[in-house]
Amino acid sequence: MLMKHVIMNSQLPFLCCANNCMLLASSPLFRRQRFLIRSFGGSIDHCRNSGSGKMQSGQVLFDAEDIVRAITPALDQSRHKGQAGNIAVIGGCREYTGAPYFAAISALKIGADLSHVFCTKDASPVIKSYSPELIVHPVLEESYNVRDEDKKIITSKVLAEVDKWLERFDCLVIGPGLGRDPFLLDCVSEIIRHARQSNIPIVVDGDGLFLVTNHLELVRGYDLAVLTPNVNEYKRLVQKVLNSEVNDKDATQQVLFLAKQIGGVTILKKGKSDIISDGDTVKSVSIYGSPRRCGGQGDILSGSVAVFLSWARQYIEASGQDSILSCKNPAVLGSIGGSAIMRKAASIAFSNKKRSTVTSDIIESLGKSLEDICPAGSSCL
Ligand SMILES: NC(=O)C1=CN([C@@H]2O[C@H](COP(=O)(O)OP(=O)(O)OC[C@H]3O[C@@H](n4cnc5c(N)ncnc54)[C@H](O)[C@@H]3O)[C@@H](O)[C@H]2O)[C@@H](O)CC1
Ligand SMILES: Nc1ncnc2c1ncn2[C@@H]1O[C@H](COP(=O)(O)OP(=O)(O)OP(=O)(O)O)[C@@H](O)[C@H]1O
Ligand SMILES: [Mg+2]
Repeated sequence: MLMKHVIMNSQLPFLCCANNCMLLASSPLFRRQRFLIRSFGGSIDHCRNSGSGKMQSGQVLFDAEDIVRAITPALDQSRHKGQAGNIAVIGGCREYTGAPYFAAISALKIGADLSHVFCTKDASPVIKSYSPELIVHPVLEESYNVRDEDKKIITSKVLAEVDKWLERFDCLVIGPGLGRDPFLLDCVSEIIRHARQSNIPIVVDGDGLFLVTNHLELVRGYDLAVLTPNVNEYKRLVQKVLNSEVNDKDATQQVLFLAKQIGGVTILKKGKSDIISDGDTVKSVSIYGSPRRCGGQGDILSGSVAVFLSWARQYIEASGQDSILSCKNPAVLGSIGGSAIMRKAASIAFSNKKRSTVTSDIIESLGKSLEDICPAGSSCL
């Protein structure tokens, strides 16, 4: 049976894992682990009131790994396929087939039950051939393949295909390897509108960010949206929304303000530390990652955030007022979890492969990354 999470006063007397392990905060092992995490840049969680920069009284500080432990579901024989997550990636075109694959396979490797890819017809056989694990839908179309007079009918066909599946998804990842074809992006705008209507969370990355930066109304005010910009994508977003330049000196305040300006979407600004804000709180994950900057790591992150967002949503629904986490926003919790697991996996892969580390090595390390924090073997079977 799953342990109840208990919090007394503003201290952290117990850490209760989803897998029933209970560690006394005072145990030397636990203190040592925390020390190691922090001395490697562990995670600094700033829970702030907007603007004030002060901690709210009675707030409990958790580090990223505590959050992962809290929201990761126990492996339980009573559960059925789909309960641990059904994720869909909208991306993949003539140029890019790696990015949607990386995002979708990462979701599975972390623990989602099902992972779909909705891509263009050209990209589909390629992505299918990478992995039999993925469910690949060749439904998107690019302009070069569509006559002007057919655009309306093709758009409604694409939407009908996606709508058939939409309600089953726990989260959509929009953008890895999507490309920037205007007709394709118009269809994806409609997919975002439909997802919003159905309250399905979205993680927007890569070319999805190109789309929403130019059409902010697609995500404005949607608190189940996470935007995961890299340096360039963030710069474009800041220029568009704040009409200013990136402020590296007070990066946390700028991310906070940016998220607020977009109506409380969650922003995960990727970098040396990942900065996460929903316009209300700011958190920073700086678990030691990898010095290798090979392409595709952001795609892993987007798949990872999608899974943890789904798990955080389930956790919050199930625990209600009993939640041990002071933060109740699944988009923020999912971003923290996704970032922590990705960075830890990058660090594991780098320690094995050094300079030859590539994205596939990091994907292979996702299992160990989560296992080190939340062992599957000790869950209630
Ligand atoms: N194997 C694949 O199929 C991959 C496809 N990708 C896709 O490629 C498309 C474009 O994404 P990009 O990330 O290239 O777009 P960006 O607009 O972020 O990058 C464009 C340019 O900026 C440079 N850049 C990137 N990060 C930087 C940094 N931290 N500081 C300074 N310059 C930086 C890059 O070298 C590149 O020349 C997206 O759809 C993305 O998902 C990438 O995810 C990488 C892997
Ligand atoms: N300087 C850094 N040190 C450590 N980790 C980093 C650094 N920069 C980025 N990361 C981590 O790498 C991951 C990907 O970030 P990155 O900025 O490379 O994304 P991206 O450019 O979108 O990647 P992609 O090539 O998949 O499009 C994030 O989880 C981020 O935390
Ligand atoms: Mg990217």
